[in-house]
Amino acid sequence: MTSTTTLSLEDCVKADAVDPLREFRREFAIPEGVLYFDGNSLGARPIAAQECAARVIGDEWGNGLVRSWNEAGWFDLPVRLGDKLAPLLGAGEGEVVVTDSTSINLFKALASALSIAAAQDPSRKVIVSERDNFPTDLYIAEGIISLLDQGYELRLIDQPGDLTEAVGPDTAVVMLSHVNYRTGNLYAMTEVTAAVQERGALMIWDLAHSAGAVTVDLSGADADFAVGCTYKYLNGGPGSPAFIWVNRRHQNTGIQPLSGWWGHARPFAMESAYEPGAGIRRFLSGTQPITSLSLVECGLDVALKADMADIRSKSLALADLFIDLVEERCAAYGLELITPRKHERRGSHVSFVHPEGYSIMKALIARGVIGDYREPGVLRFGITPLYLGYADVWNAVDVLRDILENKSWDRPEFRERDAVT
Ligand SMILES: Cc1ncc(COP(=O)(O)O)c(C=O)c1O
Ligand SMILES: Nc1ccccc1C(=O)C[C@H](N)C(=O)O
Repeated sequence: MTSTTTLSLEDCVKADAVDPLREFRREFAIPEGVLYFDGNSLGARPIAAQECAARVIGDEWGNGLVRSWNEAGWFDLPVRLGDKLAPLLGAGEGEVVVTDSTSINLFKALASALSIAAAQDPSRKVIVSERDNFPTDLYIAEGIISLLDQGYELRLIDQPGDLTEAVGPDTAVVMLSHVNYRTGNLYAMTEVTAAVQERGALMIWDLAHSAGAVTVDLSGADADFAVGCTYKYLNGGPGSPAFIWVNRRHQNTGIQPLSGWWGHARPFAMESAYEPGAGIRRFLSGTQPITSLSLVECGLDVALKADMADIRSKSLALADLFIDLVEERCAAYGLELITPRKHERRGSHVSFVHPEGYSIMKALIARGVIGDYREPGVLRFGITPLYLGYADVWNAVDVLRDILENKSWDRPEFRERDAVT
């Protein structure tokens, strides 16, 4: 699609007809009348998930009972799924486990990274991150700082461009979201990792908004740790277990403070003292939610059938189209784009600020265009190339234009705040 001329719905229908990913939509259950632009919060359900849930609950749990830990491969599932996910992260076998939540994995990664940094140079006491990072990342860092009580401090940058200046001889670890949850800013992983490591610090990436959405090359960047979730672009289901990647050079060196029995060298020896297992298994803590974990495989199987390069180029094209259409058709209504336009700086969602953003998003949702709202004033639209097309983007912007033109967002029911936005 060209991105400058006046765009019609017909152009979009034509683009959909030649889209190499068009068949993937059939793999997802999306209700009639819904235009789903929130796969960056909760991915759509793979059709296969229902059958998988029936198998896990009916056969594996119902018939297999406790035997399924061995016979259905439950015990090895975090590692097996980690190996399956690895190619989407540019990672190798034995480097990823699917387990716990992103917050918990970040706790493990940050604690481990700090222990490694302290062994190299105990005078490094600063953790660098950004003020605009997803709040849980900053809260987890605060928690570790107070738990360790060794004089660590958090240094927050206000702009991506301020990063290199903020990382110095006092820095132990840099912890950033690869794609920013609000703006969609994308860091250059390889360059940033190199700059951080040159300054003697370790690099942790949060890939919550990257995995399955943008091309990621953890091995190529030679990062230190990474975490992320499976419920967004990997379509694992609400609250599905997250992942942690640990560079092989760190797997057997740092402290993993959530030293539960699943990370023990011999879990079923039932020894009274903890002895960490070798390799990535050390980053497991305790028993996993097997039903939820099993469903992660359905999303992975779909994602692995697609070419990540096709996903990325369609994501950029759909987002370009979204931005162009909003600028062309909604110019009079005060939406301000806060997502970088440059492809190399943009993840897979598009965000606009508007003083009435909350009410506008609720009005959109009432019309079946589902995005979400983030403070302050941000309307956020996730771009998921496996189940969104060009005509969907056109139709969504058409509804947005109509809501803005008719001020139909201006109703008391659209002002009422829900617990989850
Ligand atoms: C960058 C980022 N990190 C972490 C999280 C959340 O982590 P958790 O799944 O532990 O709630 C999110 C979204 O919820 C996120 O966008
Ligand atoms: N886990 C959730 C539970 C409920 C509602 C939203 C979320 C999200 O994932 C939000 C997302 N991380 C965000 O970037 O805003």
